[in-house]
Amino acid sequence: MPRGRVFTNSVHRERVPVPGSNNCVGHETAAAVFVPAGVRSLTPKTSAVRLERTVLTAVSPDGTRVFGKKASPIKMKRGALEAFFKPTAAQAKKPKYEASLEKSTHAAYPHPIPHLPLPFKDQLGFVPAEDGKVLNQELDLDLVYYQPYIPSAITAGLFKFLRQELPFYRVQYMIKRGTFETQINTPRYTTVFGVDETSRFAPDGSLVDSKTGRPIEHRRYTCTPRPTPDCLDELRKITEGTTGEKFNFCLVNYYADGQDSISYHSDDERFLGPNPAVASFSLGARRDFLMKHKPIAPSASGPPVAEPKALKLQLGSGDMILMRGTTQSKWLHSIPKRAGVDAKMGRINITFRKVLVKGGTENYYQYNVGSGGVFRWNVQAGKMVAWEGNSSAHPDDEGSVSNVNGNSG
Ligand SMILES: O=C(O)CCC(=O)C(=O)O
Ligand SMILES: [Fe+2]
Repeated sequence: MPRGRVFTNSVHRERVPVPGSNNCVGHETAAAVFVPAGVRSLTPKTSAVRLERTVLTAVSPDGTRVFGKKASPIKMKRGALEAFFKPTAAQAKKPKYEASLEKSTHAAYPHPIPHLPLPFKDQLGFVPAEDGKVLNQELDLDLVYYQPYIPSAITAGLFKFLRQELPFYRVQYMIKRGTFETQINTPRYTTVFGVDETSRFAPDGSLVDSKTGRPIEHRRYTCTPRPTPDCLDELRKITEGTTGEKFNFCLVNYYADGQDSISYHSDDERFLGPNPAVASFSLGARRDFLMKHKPIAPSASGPPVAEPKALKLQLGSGDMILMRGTTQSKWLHSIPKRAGVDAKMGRINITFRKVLVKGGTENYYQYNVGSGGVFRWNVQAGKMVAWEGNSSAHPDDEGSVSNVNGNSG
């Protein structure tokens, strides 16, 4: 019998109702008391709730699931089981993932985008890999920190998969500084998918009005919104389930090395509504995520309020932070440039957000896709290269000024 062929290690997941899904009270009404799945609070009052239970199973050739150790129908010598599941030399040489043959397609995608490889999908059944810690000890801060959220077995593969399969852009745009127009070169690669609450994608990829279900009028958008490809939509749905939040936009940043960055900003545009929740994933190189409170204006009536101390989270591959409450309206965050050992490694950041109105859709496409060419990861070159047929792409970001998804320069 060839080793590792007869039994496959697979996961079985018992589901219980997840807040925010159809079988439960909507998160709008339950928001005040909802605790995301697997959240551990640092403040004693908040209780921890684990909403999902995972059970490891082995599947025998006839398809029978074998639950847990005791139920095992096979007897093996000590160590044999581990050897059994160890990849053979031939298997070990295989790439970390095999791209799925199924792909997401859309008229506004420059190329089809493969679905997640099945082993990655299976592993996403185990999220969050660690309970989230609530960081709310500082004034106006409300953040859940999952360290990590994505199981470590797939973080490297998922990073490579997304870097290789997504279309990226290096957006340039002009801003007015006084009477001068300045060109801004976004100091990182970006891409975006989704549409605001006023519209939704029909199964054929066309846009229909959310309320009437009828095709939208031609002039609703000057940009061309595109649906979130299946590979990112899987993660979006799972994130909604564990956080109780709803998301309709996915923004992706690729920091090629330590020179790529995002300057201090907050994601509190009006089109996100008050107290927006933003779920933010890290894959690849560890980078510092700096946070500082916005300046506090002295009040004429009350005593002076001390500014809370700045924070530094060293975000590792697979980590997720859920920023919520007043975090965006009162705090700023950034990923500064860095030198050193890790500085040559790339990092992917994925954020999920909920955009309420069409102005948000226009803004996100303008500043994360723009009007330049597509970049794709080139395995031979080991870097992003302008994708065939795109002559307007420009790899230079030297001396650029950071932008904030375009909203605060
Ligand atoms: O890369 C990160 O972790 C942060 C990205 C970010 O703040 C943004 O895209 O708004
Ligand atoms: Fe941000």
